[in-house]
Amino acid sequence: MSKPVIFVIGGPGSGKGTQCERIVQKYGFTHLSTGDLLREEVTSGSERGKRLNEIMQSGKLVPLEEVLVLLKNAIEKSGSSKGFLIDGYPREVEQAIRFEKEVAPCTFLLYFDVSDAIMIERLLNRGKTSGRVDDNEETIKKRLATFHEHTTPILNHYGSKVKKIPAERSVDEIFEDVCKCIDEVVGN
Ligand SMILES: Nc1ncnc2c1ncn2[C@@H]1O[C@H](COP(=O)(O)OP(=O)(O)O)[C@@H](O)[C@H]1O
Ligand SMILES: O=c1ccn([C@@H]2O[C@H](COP(=O)(O)OP(=O)(O)O)[C@@H](O)[C@H]2O)c(=O)[nH]1
Repeated sequence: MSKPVIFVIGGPGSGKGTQCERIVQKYGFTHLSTGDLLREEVTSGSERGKRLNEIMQSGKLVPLEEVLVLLKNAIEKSGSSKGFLIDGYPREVEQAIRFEKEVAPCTFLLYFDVSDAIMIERLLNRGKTSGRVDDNEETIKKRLATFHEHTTPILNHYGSKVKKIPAERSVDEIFEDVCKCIDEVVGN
């Protein structure tokens, strides 16, 4: 089959980045985190970066055109690849539709399912060292609200393409399930 394109979704702090790191180690896929791409733009200090930072601090979504351009550029730059992990994307159904139309079809989705209470606990903990403008109590609440508002429509849109993984377990236990999903589709 052609190279897998895996969307990795889940609430803030659900462990997307942590699991993607493990997947990269084992499968050698190219990992593109939309949040990281946006933060890189912020670090550049451009006017655009300042605007993005404000939106991220408010816990809302950056307009999809902006994210899509960053993703397209990153994919172009990555050269040949065994497959792609698109981490933290799509955040809304329209993002999914546009990506699939303009970039590549999605093979399947990994969805890390974690309760709000645990996500809050993890993010407050991460906030002690992450230096992220959005890992604070006020922004976390807004990010969770944004997440809940947009995720059910994404799950409905994709139906059985979504591999829902209970993710309040150890990193290793979760990763075992992740590998099963990938191996099933990629055929290892
Ligand atoms: N299975 C897990 N159990 C406990 N803590 C976890 C687990 N997975 C990730 N974490 C921690 O939770 C925080 C958020 O994880 P991260 O991978 O950054 O999430 P996301 O990319 O979804 O925002 C990090 O501090 C990470 O170390
Ligand atoms: O496709 C995206 C990805 C991220 N964001 C913004 O970037 C923030 C951080 O996202 P990231 O995926 O890095 O972190 P998470 O909230 O999942 O921990 C979000 O709250 C949004 O404001 C966005 O608008 N669109």
